[in-house]
Amino acid sequence: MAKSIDVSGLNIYYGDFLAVQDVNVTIKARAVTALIGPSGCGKSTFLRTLNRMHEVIPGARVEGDVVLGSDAIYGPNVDPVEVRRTVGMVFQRPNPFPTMSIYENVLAGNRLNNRKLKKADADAIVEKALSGANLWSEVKDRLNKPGMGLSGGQQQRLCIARAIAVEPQVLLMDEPCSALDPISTAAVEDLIHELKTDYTIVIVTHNMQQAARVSEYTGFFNLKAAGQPGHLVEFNKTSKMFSTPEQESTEAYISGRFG
Ligand SMILES: Nc1ncnc2c1ncn2[C@@H]1O[C@H](COP(=O)(O)OP(=O)(O)OP(=O)(O)O)[C@@H](O)[C@H]1O
Repeated sequence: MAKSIDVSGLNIYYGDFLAVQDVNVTIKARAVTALIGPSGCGKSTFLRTLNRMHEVIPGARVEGDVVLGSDAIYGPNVDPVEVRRTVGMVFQRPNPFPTMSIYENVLAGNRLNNRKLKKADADAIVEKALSGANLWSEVKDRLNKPGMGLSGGQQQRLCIARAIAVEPQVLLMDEPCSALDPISTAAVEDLIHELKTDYTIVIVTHNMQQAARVSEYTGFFNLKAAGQPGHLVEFNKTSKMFSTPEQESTEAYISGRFG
């Protein structure tokens, strides 16, 4: 079931460096939230704190709270591996496992969780995930061929299929279309549109038109000055952000006056 995410008082560090300061925001369930802002303002860093991927970097840590539904993901006794299963992630470059078939790529996460998956169950998961990722009809006759043999856009949809095969509650996407051509981008955007009925989706994008097309909510991150931490300047409905933003710097960024 899709869940909302409540972030409060979140400070994000790399060692002593405070990269992002004091984020307070509620990300709605079953909606697409876009994160925009100039390079280096901490969008990807913030995204990675939502599934505890940030802390895999040595010295990286957070202060503050991230609550998924009613569960504090940084609470004591929380298993980060379980958090990452619940909150899936898709990266900038499609990254299918190079030695695996399309079929095995989809199942990679499920195999980690359950080594003794029955063939019929595995088949059903693969078909459902690939159908959910709008890829089934294109690959159903070559499931045992390498995932790397697909086009870039198909590979990215395969990665989305792999992410949804474990039935997460949230999908994080870090510039998922930046390595794709316009047609593949449109296919992935259509998919994002469909997935939001089942998932909470947070997408980092540099493409303002994309943010406007795919999201219901938008957060604008910025730096006060070079070397200062990034912060969330404004969070609002996308329609408002792109028509009548509350902050001057949001307006300046959206209208292309900086960044
Ligand atoms: N592994 C790391 N170690 C140390 N500092 C890092 C690391 N990754 C990012 N940073 C720093 O954290 C800050 C935020 O970087 P981040 O990549 O989150 O920004 P971004 O808004 O996603 O940028 P871009 O749009 O260019 O991808 C930057 O100052 C960056 O140099």
